[in-house]
Amino acid sequence: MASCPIDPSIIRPIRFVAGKCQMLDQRLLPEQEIWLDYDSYEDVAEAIRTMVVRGAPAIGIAAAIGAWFAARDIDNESSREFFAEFQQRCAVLAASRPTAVNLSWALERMQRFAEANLDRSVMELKIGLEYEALAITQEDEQINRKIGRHGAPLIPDQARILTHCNAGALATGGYGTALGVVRAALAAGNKVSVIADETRPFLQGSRLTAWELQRDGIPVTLICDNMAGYLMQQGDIDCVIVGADRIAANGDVANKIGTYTVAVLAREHNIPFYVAAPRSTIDLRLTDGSQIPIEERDGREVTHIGDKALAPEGIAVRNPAFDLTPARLVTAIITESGVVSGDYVTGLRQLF
Ligand SMILES: CSC[C@H]1O[C@H](OP(=O)(O)O)[C@H](O)[C@@H]1O
Repeated sequence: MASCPIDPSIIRPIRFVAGKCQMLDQRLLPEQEIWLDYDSYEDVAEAIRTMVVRGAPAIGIAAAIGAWFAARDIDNESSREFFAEFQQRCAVLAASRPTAVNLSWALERMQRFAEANLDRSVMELKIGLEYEALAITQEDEQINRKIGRHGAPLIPDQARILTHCNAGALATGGYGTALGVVRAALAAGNKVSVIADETRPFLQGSRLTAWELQRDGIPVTLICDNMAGYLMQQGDIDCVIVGADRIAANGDVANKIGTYTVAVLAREHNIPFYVAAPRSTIDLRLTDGSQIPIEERDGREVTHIGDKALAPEGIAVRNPAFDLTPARLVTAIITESGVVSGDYVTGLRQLF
Protein backbone atom coordinates (compact mmCIF):
# COMPACT_ATOMS: atom_id res chain seq x y z
CA MET A 1 0.00 0.00 0.00
CA ALA A 2 1.46 3.37 -0.97
CA SER A 3 2.15 5.39 2.14
CA CYS A 4 0.52 8.76 2.59
CA PRO A 5 3.23 11.40 1.90
CA ILE A 6 1.84 13.70 4.56
CA ASP A 7 1.31 11.08 7.28
CA PRO A 8 3.30 12.62 10.15
CA SER A 9 3.48 9.28 11.93
CA ILE A 10 5.86 7.94 9.28
CA ILE A 11 9.48 8.95 9.83
CA ARG A 12 11.05 10.71 6.86
CA PRO A 13 14.30 12.63 7.58
CA ILE A 14 14.07 14.91 4.54
CA ARG A 15 11.12 17.10 3.51
CA PHE A 16 11.20 18.49 -0.05
CA VAL A 17 8.00 20.27 -1.03
CA ALA A 18 7.36 23.23 -3.36
CA GLY A 19 11.09 23.90 -3.70
CA LYS A 20 11.62 24.04 0.06
CA CYS A 21 13.86 21.58 1.92
CA GLN A 22 13.99 20.69 5.61
CA MET A 23 16.22 18.02 7.14
CA LEU A 24 15.98 16.44 10.58
CA ASP A 25 19.26 17.13 12.37
CA GLN A 26 20.21 13.55 13.25
CA ARG A 27 23.17 14.73 15.31
CA LEU A 28 20.71 15.91 17.99
CA LEU A 29 18.58 12.74 18.25
CA PRO A 30 17.33 11.20 20.46
CA GLU A 31 17.12 14.20 22.77
CA GLN A 32 15.97 16.84 20.29
CA GLU A 33 13.93 16.72 17.10
CA ILE A 34 15.17 19.84 15.31
CA TRP A 35 14.41 20.48 11.63
CA LEU A 36 16.83 22.67 9.68
CA ASP A 37 15.92 24.64 6.55
CA TYR A 38 18.16 24.29 3.49
CA ASP A 39 18.23 26.57 0.47
CA SER A 40 21.69 26.25 -1.12
CA TYR A 41 23.86 23.48 -2.52
CA GLU A 42 26.76 24.57 -0.33
CA ASP A 43 24.69 24.17 2.84
CA VAL A 44 23.41 20.77 1.69
CA ALA A 45 26.99 19.63 1.06
CA GLU A 46 27.88 20.72 4.61
CA ALA A 47 24.83 18.89 5.99
CA ILE A 48 26.04 15.67 4.34
CA ARG A 49 29.65 16.19 5.45
CA THR A 50 28.68 16.90 9.09
CA MET A 51 26.05 14.11 9.14
CA VAL A 52 23.00 16.25 9.78
CA VAL A 53 21.69 13.82 7.18
CA ARG A 54 23.33 10.39 6.85
CA GLY A 55 22.66 6.96 5.47
CA ALA A 56 23.40 6.07 1.85
CA PRO A 57 19.92 6.56 0.33
CA ALA A 58 19.23 9.69 2.40
CA ILE A 59 22.58 11.11 1.30
CA GLY A 60 21.58 10.45 -2.31
CA ILE A 61 18.27 12.25 -1.83
CA ALA A 62 19.97 15.22 -0.15
CA ALA A 63 22.50 15.39 -2.98
CA ALA A 64 19.74 15.43 -5.60
CA ILE A 65 17.99 18.29 -3.80
CA GLY A 66 21.31 20.09 -3.39
CA ALA A 67 21.95 19.67 -7.11
CA TRP A 68 18.59 21.29 -7.86
CA PHE A 69 19.46 24.22 -5.57
CA ALA A 70 22.73 24.47 -7.51
CA ALA A 71 20.90 24.57 -10.86
CA ARG A 72 18.23 26.99 -9.61
CA ASP A 73 20.86 29.58 -8.64
CA ILE A 74 22.90 29.53 -11.88
CA ASP A 75 22.37 32.80 -13.70
CA ASN A 76 23.10 31.94 -17.31
CA GLU A 77 21.01 31.90 -20.45
CA SER A 78 23.17 29.48 -22.46
CA SER A 79 22.27 25.85 -21.78
CA ARG A 80 25.81 24.64 -22.41
CA GLU A 81 27.38 27.23 -20.11
CA PHE A 82 24.65 26.44 -17.56
CA PHE A 83 25.55 22.72 -17.77
CA ALA A 84 29.28 23.40 -17.29
CA GLU A 85 28.56 25.42 -14.13
CA PHE A 86 26.05 22.80 -12.96
CA GLN A 87 28.69 20.06 -13.24
CA GLN A 88 31.14 22.12 -11.19
CA ARG A 89 28.59 22.64 -8.44
CA CYS A 90 27.68 18.93 -8.43
CA ALA A 91 31.39 18.20 -7.86
CA VAL A 92 31.21 20.20 -4.62
CA LEU A 93 28.35 17.99 -3.43
CA ALA A 94 30.18 14.85 -4.58
CA ALA A 95 33.18 15.73 -2.39
CA SER A 96 31.11 15.83 0.83
CA ARG A 97 31.54 12.09 1.71
CA PRO A 98 33.37 9.37 -0.26
CA THR A 99 31.95 5.95 0.61
CA ALA A 100 28.19 5.85 -0.01
CA VAL A 101 27.80 5.44 -3.77
CA ASN A 102 24.24 6.80 -3.62
CA LEU A 103 25.77 10.27 -3.46
CA SER A 104 27.44 9.96 -6.87
CA TRP A 105 24.56 7.88 -8.22
CA ALA A 106 22.09 10.71 -7.51
CA LEU A 107 24.38 13.43 -8.85
CA GLU A 108 25.12 11.44 -12.02
CA ARG A 109 21.38 10.92 -12.53
CA MET A 110 20.75 14.66 -12.20
CA GLN A 111 23.59 15.48 -14.61
CA ARG A 112 22.43 12.85 -17.12
CA PHE A 113 18.99 14.45 -17.06
CA ALA A 114 20.43 17.89 -17.75
CA GLU A 115 22.76 16.65 -20.51
CA ALA A 116 19.89 14.84 -22.22
CA ASN A 117 17.88 18.07 -22.32
CA LEU A 118 20.41 20.73 -23.38
CA ASP A 119 18.20 21.54 -26.34
CA ARG A 120 15.77 23.02 -23.83
CA SER A 121 15.95 26.51 -22.38
CA VAL A 122 17.73 27.01 -19.06
CA MET A 123 14.37 27.69 -17.42
CA GLU A 124 12.99 24.38 -18.69
CA LEU A 125 16.16 22.60 -17.49
CA LYS A 126 15.71 24.05 -14.01
CA ILE A 127 12.07 22.98 -13.85
CA GLY A 128 12.97 19.48 -15.07
CA LEU A 129 15.76 19.13 -12.53
CA GLU A 130 13.39 20.00 -9.70
CA TYR A 131 11.06 17.22 -10.83
CA GLU A 132 14.04 14.81 -11.09
CA ALA A 133 15.08 15.64 -7.51
CA LEU A 134 11.48 15.17 -6.39
CA ALA A 135 11.34 11.81 -8.18
CA ILE A 136 14.52 10.61 -6.47
CA THR A 137 13.07 11.73 -3.14
CA GLN A 138 9.70 10.04 -3.59
CA GLU A 139 10.91 6.82 -5.25
CA ASP A 140 13.10 5.83 -2.33
CA GLU A 141 10.42 4.86 0.17
CA GLN A 142 8.65 2.67 -2.38
CA ILE A 143 11.97 0.99 -3.21
CA ASN A 144 12.47 0.27 0.49
CA ARG A 145 9.00 -1.23 0.78
CA LYS A 146 9.91 -3.57 -2.09
CA ILE A 147 13.15 -4.50 -0.31
CA GLY A 148 11.04 -5.27 2.75
CA ARG A 149 8.67 -7.49 0.77
CA HIS A 150 11.58 -9.47 -0.70
CA GLY A 151 13.34 -9.80 2.64
CA ALA A 152 10.43 -10.64 4.95
CA PRO A 153 10.16 -14.32 3.87
CA LEU A 154 13.77 -14.84 5.01
CA ILE A 155 12.90 -13.86 8.59
CA PRO A 156 11.40 -16.60 10.77
CA ASP A 157 8.61 -15.90 13.24
CA GLN A 158 9.91 -14.84 16.69
CA ALA A 159 13.29 -14.00 15.13
CA ARG A 160 15.67 -11.90 17.24
CA ILE A 161 17.39 -9.72 14.65
CA LEU A 162 20.74 -8.05 15.28
CA THR A 163 21.23 -4.73 13.51
CA HIS A 164 24.31 -2.55 13.24
CA CYS A 165 24.24 1.21 12.75
CA ASN A 166 20.99 2.66 11.40
CA ALA A 167 19.64 1.44 8.07
CA GLY A 168 16.14 2.57 8.87
CA ALA A 169 13.77 5.33 7.87
CA LEU A 170 16.32 7.83 9.15
CA ALA A 171 18.91 6.58 6.65
CA THR A 172 16.55 6.73 3.68
CA GLY A 173 13.57 8.54 2.22
CA GLY A 174 11.40 6.53 4.63
CA TYR A 175 10.68 2.97 5.84
CA GLY A 176 14.34 1.90 5.73
CA THR A 177 16.32 -0.87 4.09
CA ALA A 178 17.44 -3.25 6.86
CA LEU A 179 14.70 -1.93 9.13
CA GLY A 180 12.36 -2.06 6.15
CA VAL A 181 12.78 -5.84 6.20
CA VAL A 182 11.97 -5.76 9.92
CA ARG A 183 8.85 -3.65 9.29
CA ALA A 184 7.73 -5.97 6.48
CA ALA A 185 8.29 -9.08 8.61
CA LEU A 186 6.12 -7.54 11.35
CA ALA A 187 3.47 -6.55 8.80
CA ALA A 188 3.45 -10.18 7.62
CA GLY A 189 2.48 -11.20 11.15
CA ASN A 190 5.89 -12.39 12.38
CA LYS A 191 6.60 -11.40 15.97
CA VAL A 192 10.19 -10.35 15.42
CA SER A 193 12.31 -8.16 17.66
CA VAL A 194 15.49 -6.17 17.16
CA ILE A 195 18.72 -6.17 19.09
CA ALA A 196 20.49 -2.96 18.11
CA ASP A 197 24.25 -2.45 18.31
CA GLU A 198 24.92 1.03 19.67
CA THR A 199 27.52 1.46 16.89
CA ARG A 200 30.39 3.48 18.23
CA PRO A 201 31.62 6.12 17.66
CA PHE A 202 28.70 8.03 16.04
CA LEU A 203 26.14 5.88 17.92
CA GLN A 204 23.66 5.53 15.07
CA GLY A 205 22.29 2.42 16.77
CA SER A 206 21.64 3.80 20.24
CA ARG A 207 20.72 7.33 19.12
CA LEU A 208 18.85 6.58 15.89
CA THR A 209 17.75 2.94 15.53
CA ALA A 210 16.59 2.69 19.14
CA TRP A 211 14.72 6.01 18.79
CA GLU A 212 13.18 5.08 15.44
CA LEU A 213 11.98 1.64 16.51
CA GLN A 214 10.75 2.71 19.95
CA ARG A 215 8.81 5.55 18.28
CA ASP A 216 7.16 2.97 15.97
CA GLY A 217 6.44 0.53 18.79
CA ILE A 218 8.82 -2.10 17.41
CA PRO A 219 10.49 -4.26 20.12
CA VAL A 220 14.14 -3.21 20.38
CA THR A 221 16.93 -3.97 22.85
CA LEU A 222 20.08 -1.88 22.87
CA ILE A 223 23.51 -3.46 23.34
CA CYS A 224 27.08 -2.27 23.23
CA ASP A 225 28.96 -3.35 20.09
CA ASN A 226 31.22 -5.64 22.15
CA MET A 227 28.21 -7.64 23.40
CA ALA A 228 27.15 -9.05 20.02
CA GLY A 229 29.49 -12.03 20.18
CA TYR A 230 28.33 -13.02 23.65
CA LEU A 231 24.65 -12.87 22.64
CA MET A 232 25.39 -15.02 19.58
CA GLN A 233 27.26 -17.50 21.77
CA GLN A 234 24.25 -17.63 24.13
CA GLY A 235 21.90 -18.36 21.20
CA ASP A 236 20.12 -15.01 21.59
CA ILE A 237 20.53 -13.88 17.97
CA ASP A 238 18.71 -15.59 15.10
CA CYS A 239 19.89 -13.46 12.18
CA VAL A 240 21.70 -10.26 11.31
CA ILE A 241 20.40 -7.59 8.92
CA VAL A 242 22.48 -4.56 7.97
CA GLY A 243 22.39 -1.85 5.32
CA ALA A 244 25.16 -0.93 2.92
CA ASP A 245 26.93 2.14 1.61
CA ARG A 246 28.46 0.55 -1.45
CA ILE A 247 28.38 -3.01 -2.83
CA ALA A 248 31.01 -4.04 -5.37
CA ALA A 249 30.23 -6.22 -8.40
CA ASN A 250 31.47 -9.35 -6.58
CA GLY A 251 29.21 -8.77 -3.55
CA ASP A 252 31.79 -7.25 -1.21
CA VAL A 253 29.95 -4.82 1.09
CA ALA A 254 31.12 -1.50 2.51
CA ASN A 255 29.08 -0.60 5.56
CA LYS A 256 29.44 1.08 8.93
CA ILE A 257 32.60 0.26 10.85
CA GLY A 258 32.03 -2.89 12.90
CA THR A 259 29.91 -4.61 10.26
CA TYR A 260 32.81 -6.89 9.27
CA THR A 261 33.26 -7.89 12.92
CA VAL A 262 29.57 -8.81 13.17
CA ALA A 263 29.78 -10.79 9.91
CA VAL A 264 32.75 -12.84 11.15
CA LEU A 265 30.96 -13.54 14.45
CA ALA A 266 27.78 -14.52 12.59
CA ARG A 267 29.73 -16.98 10.41
CA GLU A 268 31.39 -18.45 13.51
CA HIS A 269 27.95 -19.08 15.01
CA ASN A 270 26.21 -20.17 11.78
CA ILE A 271 23.85 -17.18 11.95
CA PRO A 272 22.48 -15.80 8.63
CA PHE A 273 24.00 -12.40 7.73
CA TYR A 274 21.77 -10.38 5.38
CA VAL A 275 22.48 -7.11 3.61
CA ALA A 276 19.50 -4.99 2.56
CA ALA A 277 20.18 -2.32 -0.04
CA PRO A 278 18.65 -0.68 -3.13
CA ARG A 279 20.23 -1.21 -6.56
CA SER A 280 21.49 2.38 -6.36
CA THR A 281 23.96 1.16 -3.70
CA ILE A 282 25.43 -1.48 -6.02
CA ASP A 283 28.47 -0.20 -7.91
CA LEU A 284 29.15 -2.60 -10.80
CA ARG A 285 32.04 -0.38 -11.88
CA LEU A 286 34.09 -1.82 -9.00
CA THR A 287 35.13 -5.43 -9.38
CA ASP A 288 35.65 -5.92 -5.65
CA GLY A 289 35.53 -4.11 -2.31
CA SER A 290 39.22 -3.17 -2.28
CA GLN A 291 38.35 -0.33 -4.66
CA ILE A 292 35.75 1.24 -2.33
CA PRO A 293 37.02 4.46 -0.67
CA ILE A 294 36.76 4.22 3.11
CA GLU A 295 36.03 7.53 4.82
CA GLU A 296 38.27 8.48 7.73
CA ARG A 297 36.48 10.92 10.01
CA ASP A 298 37.61 13.38 12.68
CA GLY A 299 39.16 11.60 15.68
CA ARG A 300 37.06 13.78 17.99
CA GLU A 301 34.12 11.47 17.21
CA VAL A 302 36.11 8.77 19.05
CA THR A 303 37.61 10.83 21.86
CA HIS A 304 34.51 12.84 22.78
CA ILE A 305 30.77 12.60 23.22
CA GLY A 306 29.69 16.17 22.80
CA ASP A 307 32.09 18.18 24.95
CA LYS A 308 32.90 15.30 27.28
CA ALA A 309 36.34 13.79 26.77
CA LEU A 310 36.52 10.00 26.73
CA ALA A 311 40.29 9.84 26.28
CA PRO A 312 43.36 11.82 27.30
CA GLU A 313 44.01 14.97 25.31
CA GLY A 314 46.35 14.48 22.36
CA ILE A 315 45.88 10.71 22.17
CA ALA A 316 46.49 9.21 18.72
CA VAL A 317 43.22 8.09 17.09
CA ARG A 318 42.03 6.14 14.05
CA ASN A 319 38.44 6.68 12.91
CA PRO A 320 37.58 4.73 9.72
CA ALA A 321 33.82 5.21 9.35
CA PHE A 322 33.29 2.04 7.28
CA ASP A 323 34.74 -1.40 6.76
CA LEU A 324 34.53 -4.09 4.12
CA THR A 325 32.67 -7.38 4.51
CA PRO A 326 33.79 -9.94 1.90
CA ALA A 327 30.99 -11.49 -0.13
CA ARG A 328 31.82 -14.96 1.26
CA LEU A 329 30.47 -13.82 4.65
CA VAL A 330 27.19 -12.50 3.20
CA THR A 331 24.29 -14.97 3.24
CA ALA A 332 22.19 -12.90 0.82
CA ILE A 333 21.78 -9.37 -0.52
CA ILE A 334 18.16 -8.20 -0.47
CA THR A 335 17.21 -5.58 -3.08
CA GLU A 336 14.01 -4.11 -4.49
CA SER A 337 14.47 -6.40 -7.51
CA GLY A 338 14.92 -9.60 -5.53
CA VAL A 339 17.31 -11.56 -3.33
CA VAL A 340 20.80 -12.47 -4.53
CA SER A 341 23.03 -15.12 -2.95
CA GLY A 342 25.86 -17.46 -3.90
CA ASP A 343 27.21 -16.27 -7.25
CA TYR A 344 27.06 -12.52 -6.59
CA VAL A 345 28.91 -11.55 -9.78
CA THR A 346 26.18 -13.06 -11.92
CA GLY A 347 23.30 -12.36 -9.56
CA LEU A 348 24.03 -8.67 -9.04
CA ARG A 349 24.56 -8.02 -12.73
CA GLN A 350 21.22 -9.66 -13.50
CA LEU A 351 19.47 -7.08 -11.33
CA PHE A 352 20.15 -4.40 -13.98
C1 LIG B 1 20.51 2.48 4.50
S1 LIG B 1 22.15 2.88 4.32
C2 LIG B 1 22.63 3.17 5.95
C3 LIG B 1 24.10 3.03 6.11
O1 LIG B 1 24.71 4.33 6.20
C4 LIG B 1 25.34 4.40 7.46
O2 LIG B 1 26.49 5.16 7.45
P1 LIG B 1 26.42 6.69 7.96
O3 LIG B 1 25.50 6.73 9.15
O4 LIG B 1 27.87 7.02 8.30
O5 LIG B 1 25.92 7.51 6.80
C5 LIG B 1 25.64 2.96 7.79
O6 LIG B 1 26.74 2.47 7.08
C6 LIG B 1 24.36 2.32 7.38
O7 LIG B 1 24.39 0.93 7.21
